[in-house]
Amino acid sequence: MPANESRSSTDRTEGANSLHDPKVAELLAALYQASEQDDAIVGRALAGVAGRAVPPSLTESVELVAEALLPVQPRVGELLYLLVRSLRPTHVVEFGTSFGISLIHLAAGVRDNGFGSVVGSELSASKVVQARKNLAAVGLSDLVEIREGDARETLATVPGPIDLILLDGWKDICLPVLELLEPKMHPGTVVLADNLSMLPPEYLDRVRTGGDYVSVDLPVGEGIELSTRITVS
Ligand SMILES: C[S@@+](CC[C@H](N)C(=O)[O-])C[C@H]1O[C@@H](n2cnc3c(N)ncnc32)[C@H](O)[C@@H]1O
Repeated sequence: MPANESRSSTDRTEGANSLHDPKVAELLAALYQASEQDDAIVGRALAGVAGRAVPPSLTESVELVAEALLPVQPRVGELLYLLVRSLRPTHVVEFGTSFGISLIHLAAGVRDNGFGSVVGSELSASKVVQARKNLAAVGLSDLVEIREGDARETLATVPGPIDLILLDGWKDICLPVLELLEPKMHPGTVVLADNLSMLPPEYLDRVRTGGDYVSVDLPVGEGIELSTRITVS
């Protein structure tokens, strides 16, 4: 049998890894360099609201840090790419796109698989503009749709069945977004939630107990919870 006979004819290029494309690597390096200002931006935002009797609304909290990229750590980005290459998803969904760093990793995997698409979501209008610009700069726009607004609304109509989900928006909203997407999951849908220590106990209860998911914490980046759906909604 010819060496490539058992492989999918949709593979774009055998051995392709778009993360190694100089354009992609340079953009990611520049974005990660820009994210070095994040601590200062978040610090100023927190100082500005300290002592207020009423906490900022969701929209205000997003706008206060609209200049901060807050990206997944590089190793988490690589894990996202790895998962796309191994799971070969048709439908990928992301909660919390920011400037598009995680979305670039997901879309790069989809590009190299030769099929599939990604829906991102972002509440900050200025971040949506930046993310679209960044995806366009590396030629990945055609694989990605970024929905602007509150993900609890914008992701209600994503196409399914969903194969892979990244939850990386504000952590108190991860459980509502997970539940919103559950009807479109199938046994085997993989859910990755970033920033383990910030995830609310209710989220971890949902994926760790009750029998609908198999779930483990992984020491990648700042810690992630990696879950797989094992029941049908
Ligand atoms: C940690 S950042 C995401 C980083 C991104 N995944 C990356 O790796 O580049 C979280 C993002 O979620 C967005 N966000 C927070 N709440 C949201 C909501 N309800 N709907 C949509 N986006 C939201 C914030 O504006 C912020 O840009």
